[in-house]
Amino acid sequence: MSWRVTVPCTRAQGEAIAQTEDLLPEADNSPVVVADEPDPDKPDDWVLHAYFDHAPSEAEVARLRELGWGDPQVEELPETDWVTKSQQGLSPLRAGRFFVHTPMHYSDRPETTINFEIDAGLAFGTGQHATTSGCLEALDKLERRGARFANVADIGTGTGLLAFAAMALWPDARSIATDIDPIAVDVARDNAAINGVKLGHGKGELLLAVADGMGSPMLTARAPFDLLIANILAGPLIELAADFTKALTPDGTIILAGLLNTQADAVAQAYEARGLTLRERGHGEWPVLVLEAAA
Ligand SMILES: C[S@@+](CC[C@H](N)C(=O)[O-])C[C@H]1O[C@@H](n2cnc3c(N)ncnc32)[C@H](O)[C@@H]1O
Repeated sequence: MSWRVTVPCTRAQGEAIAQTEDLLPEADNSPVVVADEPDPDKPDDWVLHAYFDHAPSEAEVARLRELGWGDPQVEELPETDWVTKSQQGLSPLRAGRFFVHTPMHYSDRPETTINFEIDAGLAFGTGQHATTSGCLEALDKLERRGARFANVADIGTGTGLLAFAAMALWPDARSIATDIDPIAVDVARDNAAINGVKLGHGKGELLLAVADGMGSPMLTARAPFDLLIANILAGPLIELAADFTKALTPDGTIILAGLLNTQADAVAQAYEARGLTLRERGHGEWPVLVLEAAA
């Protein structure tokens, strides 16, 4: 669940907001604050949007009011926000060696790529979002550098795409993909069937389960993982740092996404504090982090 607070501000206030790292340091879990120019014909009328993973307190709303000039508007964002995003721009996507397309573009599949047909349904992960494509690229890069994985977990799998991609690169691995949302797990199961991904417990097979973070006996039984992928959100990734780190082999790799550039340092630090080494930090608005347990 997430909340958005919108406050009108001037261009000068908006520019100052864009340059400040942590605008609400006293907040429980810092919101993501972005400043926008909603109408190019009114270049001085900006708004700031603060995205919270908890209902903002009166003090937090009051602090945001001080950053702009008007009354803050607080909204609870619909649960389906990920879905809306997942349905945007459904042209095929190329990331690393992967080509991801919807059923409409089956005939566009190149012969030289690893192809997946993804029907997002009500789940997130057509590859269109920078977090998903960034994770696909990170997987591709790891394999090209010679990384080998035998036990993979994809936490917050959405359509299942990242688990399928890892299975294509490391076909002998045992894999598990989980999501907190049972609908996403159903969608991932359908996509597994569409893409010929075998379900099961063995090598080259995928286990699907509903789970919140590492909170499933199926995950516990499978750990430790030598590759863990989680494209969730910065807040949960920080909260799950201890559980994820414990679930890694001593030389395990973890790919994290769903965090904004402004949140990347905080997420990386949560894992570095538990002994992981940051190997890669992507660029852009939604960077992907690759961390390793080995020093
Ligand atoms: C940004 S989507 C990523 C989907 C897919 N892995 C991809 O990269 O396109 C995040 C997914 O994580 C799931 N999720 C959010 N919090 C979770 C949690 N605590 N445990 C497991 N899954 C979670 C959501 O239901 C959603 O399907």
